[in-house]
Amino acid sequence: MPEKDVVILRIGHRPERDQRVTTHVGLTGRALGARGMYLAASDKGVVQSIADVTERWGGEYFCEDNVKWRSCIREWKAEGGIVVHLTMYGLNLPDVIGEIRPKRKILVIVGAEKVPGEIYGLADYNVAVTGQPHSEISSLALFLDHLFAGTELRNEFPGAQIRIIPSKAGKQTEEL
Ligand SMILES: C[S@@+](CC[C@H](N)C(=O)[O-])C[C@H]1O[C@@H](n2cnc3c(N)ncnc32)[C@H](O)[C@@H]1O
Repeated sequence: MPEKDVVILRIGHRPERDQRVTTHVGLTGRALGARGMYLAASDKGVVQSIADVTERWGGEYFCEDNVKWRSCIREWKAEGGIVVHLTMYGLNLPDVIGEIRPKRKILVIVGAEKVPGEIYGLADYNVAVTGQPHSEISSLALFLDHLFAGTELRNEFPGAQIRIIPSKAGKQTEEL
């Protein structure tokens, strides 16, 4: 199967209160196999934090702010991609992941406080990670883990300046 192209689209970000959560959405995507994150807001702080992590910890992850979500979705679909919106109102993850997993190019939308109703209609799949309210970080992590069936936990991050040497106790790192 050809390699997957998974990108996050973060909507509803409010720079004055969502910086930390949005940065963690981006870092979760990076750690768990996504190629990058589009941010539908202006926030150079988030872009810089993610770039700093990528420079030190490796890989090719991008973060682009000032993205217009409608055109982002339109262009993604025009390139043959599908759109998955994570929402507790959607179909439960175990019921749809089998249909989604074979798709190669996937845009994963996560919201902040309020998601415009239009997103539900634009998405190919509205996916719930349980029908209970929690967070964009936890729902993204579980979605990616189910999508990649756990293989993402062994991903390599080429070009890193630092690497962790897994240890039973204590902290061991290696500067490369
Ligand atoms: C803190 S929630 C706020 C949702 C908001 N109350 C709404 O109705 O749109 C922020 C984001 O977390 C994600 N999320 C929260 N719970 C979820 C769930 N059970 N399944 C899937 N995504 C979820 C969604 O992407 C949502 O937009």
